[in-house]
Amino acid sequence: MTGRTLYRKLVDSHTVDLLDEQNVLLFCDLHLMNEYTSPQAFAGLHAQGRPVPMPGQHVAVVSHIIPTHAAPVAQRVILDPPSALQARNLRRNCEQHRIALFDTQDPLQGIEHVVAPEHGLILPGMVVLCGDSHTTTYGALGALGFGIGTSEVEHVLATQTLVYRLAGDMRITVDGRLPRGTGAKDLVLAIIARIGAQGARGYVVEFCGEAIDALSIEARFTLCNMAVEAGARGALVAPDQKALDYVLAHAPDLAEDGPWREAALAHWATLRSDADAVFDVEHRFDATQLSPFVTWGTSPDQALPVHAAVPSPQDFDDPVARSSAEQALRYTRLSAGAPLAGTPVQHVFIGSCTNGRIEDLREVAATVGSHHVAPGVRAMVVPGSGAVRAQAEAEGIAAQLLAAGFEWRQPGCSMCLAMNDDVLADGVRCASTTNRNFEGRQGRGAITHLMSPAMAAAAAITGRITNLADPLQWPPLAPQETRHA
Ligand SMILES: CC(C)[C@H](C(=O)O)[C@@H](O)C(=O)O
Ligand code: SF4
Repeated sequence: MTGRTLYRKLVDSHTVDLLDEQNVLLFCDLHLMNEYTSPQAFAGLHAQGRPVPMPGQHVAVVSHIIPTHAAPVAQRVILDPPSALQARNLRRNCEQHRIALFDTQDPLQGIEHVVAPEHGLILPGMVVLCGDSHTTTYGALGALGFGIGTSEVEHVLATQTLVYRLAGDMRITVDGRLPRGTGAKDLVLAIIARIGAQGARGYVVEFCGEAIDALSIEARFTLCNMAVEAGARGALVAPDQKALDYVLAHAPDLAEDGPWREAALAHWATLRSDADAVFDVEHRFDATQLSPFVTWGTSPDQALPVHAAVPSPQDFDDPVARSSAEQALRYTRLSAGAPLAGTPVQHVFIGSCTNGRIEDLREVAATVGSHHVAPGVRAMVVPGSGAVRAQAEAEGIAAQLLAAGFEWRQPGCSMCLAMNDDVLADGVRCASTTNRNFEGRQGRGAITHLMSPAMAAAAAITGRITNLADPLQWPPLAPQETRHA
């Protein structure tokens, strides 16, 4: 028998029943819910009078519709009636079925994918499901996470299982170390730009190689979070000592020595692809050649190094890519051949389940230093969770960013998808640390440029997309200074 991939090990250990060659009944260790994709699932359950047999394996978080104004969460009220109804429904459903909920006014509330690992809910080897595509995030801890549809949410609530079609195995090896000034966001944008927005469709991607080993767990969250933007059905990094340290620091039950902990550690040590495991598809990247990346279009794969020029549709041989580039440039109002760096922005958004964690905010603070947000720019920081917010306040990051002219908000999805009242106006261009730059994502007609926290911070200071490695662009000059090239 040939060796198994980590992905296959995770599937095998959760297979309750083999349905046919392609489908298994998969056990779900943890099901996360939000207010947006759960209401119909509960309605379906109630219509059939079915209970939730394992309520302890489900956790709900109000994430998407929550207002993120600066006022304390204890005073937080959802004014939009349909959104308020969604939050009320979630509360009622959770109470009825005894499901834990991070509610609207909970100081630990935030984005589901930021909140769950913080509380030690994600452990290596788990299968984690959620009615949300960015559930791939948990691969950073060696857990198989992926998004499910509303009817599947109902199935998981009722049976704790999912009818699951098997994915293929893809391995992406990233050799070498990331150059200074680049990080997981640049890497994942570069990977998606190379393999395409559908490049991993049908596959679970295992990331490995020297560059991945060197990433922190929070950086791995960023990487696995965005794997879904290449179409991946899951993303994994084999858990190493860093992952174990993270989990032991966050999971209170495991903090003390004991047989449970010993058994868990012994199991986690087996969570790696066997040396002779065969992958259906392999990609290799050289980290040492990476530059800071930024998107120019309306799909996450329309991204280039920040020192590049806006492409021309003629650059694309494939007719589909050419016409989507044409459409994208019309929407983003960029001219082919113009340098990407220097493009003026009116808004900066720092947050989301991709880049709303404490390390991201530290990166922002380090970039901002003693500089100030450029006149005419509105810059918002929305921490990924209440815990991230409190930590950033304790470290002085909040005070520094407030003094620099940033808005310091309460946690939530906010302007990542503009489902609350954080919506951009038509034509406003935004430097954003989020994961999707689709048309209208941050507001009708609003233009999104995806980038790292450091680059978004620099854009806030200069009012332009900025190449931090170019001494003519960064650091910014004080008004009385002149620059000699
Ligand atoms: C609202 C939810 C279903 C959606 C997702 O699945 O990802 C959202 O979180 C997003 O980022 O677009
Ligand atoms: S932060 Fe953005 S990507 Fe993440 S769950 Fe919320 S809306 Fe989706």
